[in-house]
Amino acid sequence: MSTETDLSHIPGFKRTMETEVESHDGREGRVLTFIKSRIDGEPTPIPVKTLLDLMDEFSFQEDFLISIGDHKAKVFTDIIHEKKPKTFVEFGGYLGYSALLVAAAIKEYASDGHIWSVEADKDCAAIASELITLAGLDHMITVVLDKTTDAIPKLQGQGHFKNVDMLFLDHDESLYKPDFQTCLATGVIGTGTTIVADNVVRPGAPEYRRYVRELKGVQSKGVRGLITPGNFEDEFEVTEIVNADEARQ
Ligand SMILES: C[S@@+](CC[C@H](N)C(=O)[O-])C[C@H]1O[C@@H](n2cnc3c(N)ncnc32)[C@H](O)[C@@H]1O
Repeated sequence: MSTETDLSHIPGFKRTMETEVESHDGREGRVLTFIKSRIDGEPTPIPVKTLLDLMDEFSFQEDFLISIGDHKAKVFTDIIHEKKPKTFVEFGGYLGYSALLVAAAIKEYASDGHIWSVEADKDCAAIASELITLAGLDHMITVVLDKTTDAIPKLQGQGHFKNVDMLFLDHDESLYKPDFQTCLATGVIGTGTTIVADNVVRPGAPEYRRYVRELKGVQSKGVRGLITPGNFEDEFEVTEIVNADEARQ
């Protein structure tokens, strides 16, 4: 990311700008150590808000995290409250930030809601699982350690992914379009599904955005959300499938 913003007050982000490495370099293990040191002695389950606040604090003070962060979390929570999904699938789980956020929001209106969080990196998946256990949400969130291309047919074959209420794309922008197309063709998503794609402006997913905006049978729009820390402009692309048969033609 290039920016003119003064980053001196955000040590975590400044470091990431200097090294140009933003994840998968050992910081993920340090987040877990940081969180554990701060909740030491606290009774479990640990409130989701406490865990997310600690991840945000780490991202601000220590090392930037590629989780959705606090501003997008508020925007995303509003989307969840509006759409009220019960079955939620995310591609790109990282450390469980978005999965925990969504689980806490769904719990408010559906005791039988479920989140499937697909994550390709084993260390990230293990840390996410540990945080989910600390939050007492194992019954609501299943972390799937796999690449999306392998996970989609596997879970669809097991009957878990069928016309899901919401799909969150937050893995590799170059896979947004092919993974969307596979999900549409196989019935993982269908009429009534909302697809939320992160980072469509920064780093950007122009091909995906053009594709969903031109597709028949869907309605799609950008929703502003800032990358924090740093307050960099970005958007979610929020896409509703109104008529899956039309979209499949
Ligand atoms: C931006 S992070 C996800 C952040 C997470 N949704 C959150 O807000 O807490 C992207 C994650 O996608 C994972 N990833 C990248 N390519 C993937 C793939 N093909 N299948 C599954 N996960 C993938 C990366 O390992 C990384 O943890």
